[in-house]
Amino acid sequence: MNDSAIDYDRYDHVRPIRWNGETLELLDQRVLPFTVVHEICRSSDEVAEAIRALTVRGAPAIGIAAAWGVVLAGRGLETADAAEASRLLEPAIQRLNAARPTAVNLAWALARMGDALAALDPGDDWRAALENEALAIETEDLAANRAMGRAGAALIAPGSGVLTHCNTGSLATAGFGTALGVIRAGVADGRIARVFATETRPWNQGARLTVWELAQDGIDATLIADAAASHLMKTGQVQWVVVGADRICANGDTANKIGTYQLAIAARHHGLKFMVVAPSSTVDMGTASGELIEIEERDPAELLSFRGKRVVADGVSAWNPVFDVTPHALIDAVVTEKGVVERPDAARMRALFGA
Ligand SMILES: CSC[C@@H](O)[C@@H](O)C(=O)COP(=O)(O)O
Repeated sequence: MNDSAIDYDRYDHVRPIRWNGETLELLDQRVLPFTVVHEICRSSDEVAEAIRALTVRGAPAIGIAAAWGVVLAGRGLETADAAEASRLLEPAIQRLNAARPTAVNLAWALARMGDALAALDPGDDWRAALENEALAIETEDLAANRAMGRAGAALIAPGSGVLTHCNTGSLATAGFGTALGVIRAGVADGRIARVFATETRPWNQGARLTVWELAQDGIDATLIADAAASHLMKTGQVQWVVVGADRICANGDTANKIGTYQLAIAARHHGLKFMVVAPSSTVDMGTASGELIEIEERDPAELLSFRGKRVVADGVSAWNPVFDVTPHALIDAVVTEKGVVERPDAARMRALFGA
């Protein structure tokens, strides 16, 4: 498939992050799909809070938002010297980095912003350099998604059904999406005939965001309860599970939204294929394997309440890890903009991404 087969403008209806030259506008994902409002961030700490609170979410999107957060942090500084700016920006960068632990894209984007500053000569315009770098991070992510969409869809046999988890679409990226980009590309060229999306409890990224995005594209998608996934697989309606990632380790172990691991186990049990789609900014060759990944745990209230109203008896406690790790042995393909790693392991990952 070439680019001309896909009308990308059709997927441009959702932009989670918009830099307007002075402030950062974030589409508030906490209140979608029925309320479409933007939160205006004027400082890096406001961006850090928006990432923590899930106003903006999805691994690539939080990296992009954080990069613009560094630009905002630079606005408050007086110095003309790049080295001094680099030193003064460090606390703000650390606060952005601490907003969420699991997605490596956050640390990756912040490191890129720091490297861009470090590469400057003393007289260079460091504010312009930061802005250019944030824009480059955003632009490259969109290009990566389009490339992954084509590469991932090419693996899927015509007439297939797919199941996806969480939200990996335009909302989670600079646009088009990772796993959802593969689904968009696969539907566009007739390979994907049926799309199923999990609810993705407890935050409902699938129910509130993914099927909303697809509905606006005119792509039919069927929502299922998370607990219906194995049964769906057994009925023969899906041939692939296609998901995104928050961190892919050097051996291919992959952290993604809680529930991904059990989908991979169920897919293997039913003889289905399991695809992980993520830009190379999600690949962390510095982390050897999945047990070294910090798994974010969020407020148990997400489980104990529904729409702000407690639905579980008082006194009951809950445990709310929001990511899990799928071992590489359960993954059939890791699709990135740099290429596809089939049956990923340490040697195959190293062959594409280096040491
Ligand atoms: C392209 S987004 C990939 C992942 O970030 C996505 O699958 C996911 O797990 C998002 O989790 P979230 O907690 O909504 O930020």
